[in-house]
Amino acid sequence: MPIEFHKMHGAGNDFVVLDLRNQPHASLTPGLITKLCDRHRGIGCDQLVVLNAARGSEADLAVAFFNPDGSEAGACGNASRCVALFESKRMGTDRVALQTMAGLLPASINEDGRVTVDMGAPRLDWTDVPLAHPCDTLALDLPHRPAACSMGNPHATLVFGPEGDMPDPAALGPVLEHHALFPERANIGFARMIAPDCMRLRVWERGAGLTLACGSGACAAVVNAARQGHAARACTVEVDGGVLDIDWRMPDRPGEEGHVFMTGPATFVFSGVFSDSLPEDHS
Ligand SMILES: N[C@@H](CCC[C@H](N)C(=O)O)C(=O)O
Repeated sequence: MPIEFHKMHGAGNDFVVLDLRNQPHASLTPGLITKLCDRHRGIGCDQLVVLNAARGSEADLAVAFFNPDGSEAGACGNASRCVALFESKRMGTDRVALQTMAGLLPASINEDGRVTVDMGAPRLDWTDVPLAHPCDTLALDLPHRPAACSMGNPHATLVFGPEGDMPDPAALGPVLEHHALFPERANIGFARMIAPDCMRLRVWERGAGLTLACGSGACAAVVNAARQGHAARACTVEVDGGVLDIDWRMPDRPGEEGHVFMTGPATFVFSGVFSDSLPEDHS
């Protein structure tokens, strides 16, 4: 069965978007997901993004995110902006509500073309990240004492000052991604503070490796660096593929966490069609 796809990216974090609302029976196995994400033997992307009809009336559509290793992720910030842009163009509206595993994410298209997504409240308890055993998520017992939180997916962030050596994310990232402290693995951020309201960030993504940008990673990095006293709650995050503005708002009620708003670019690249039975790989 031919399936239409749309290639999009957000700050260089690239996606193959499949709108399956008219093809609810199309079956996506982890093997097919891995093939489609392959940059040499498939279309090539950091995440495969699947759109389905929303359950209930609160959201405009349901969105699922898959890594190139076939695993499903609860959240993907950059893809959320891309899907909001995709749906806003389709419907001729500038507000879209996404139903995701991380909850209902309201998004809006700004006058400058950038997209803002309310990524919800970070979850800071060790059970929510999740971690393997009780510990303070503010400073994990790991190299460089990262802080951890969940933005709907698990993140740990190593925060460094403006000067000095930093470990290579491509070397330490995979070791920490698979550390026994993270039973569901984790996305590992390496943040260099330039100023309290500006950081440089690289993220070793669970199931994907180093990408040019990680939206949920940028949200988590600002939350984690702010909790450790290194960053302001509103912080510009420079990633390899662009710039994301993160604003961790103050909570509406005492005892709650404020929501994290992420603003950044979303770009349509091209569309195409593939057959759901891609050729067998004999290499
Ligand atoms: N690129 C993403 C995050 C994608 C999912 C992540 N690799 C995971 O497994 O949690 C983003 O922009 O947030």
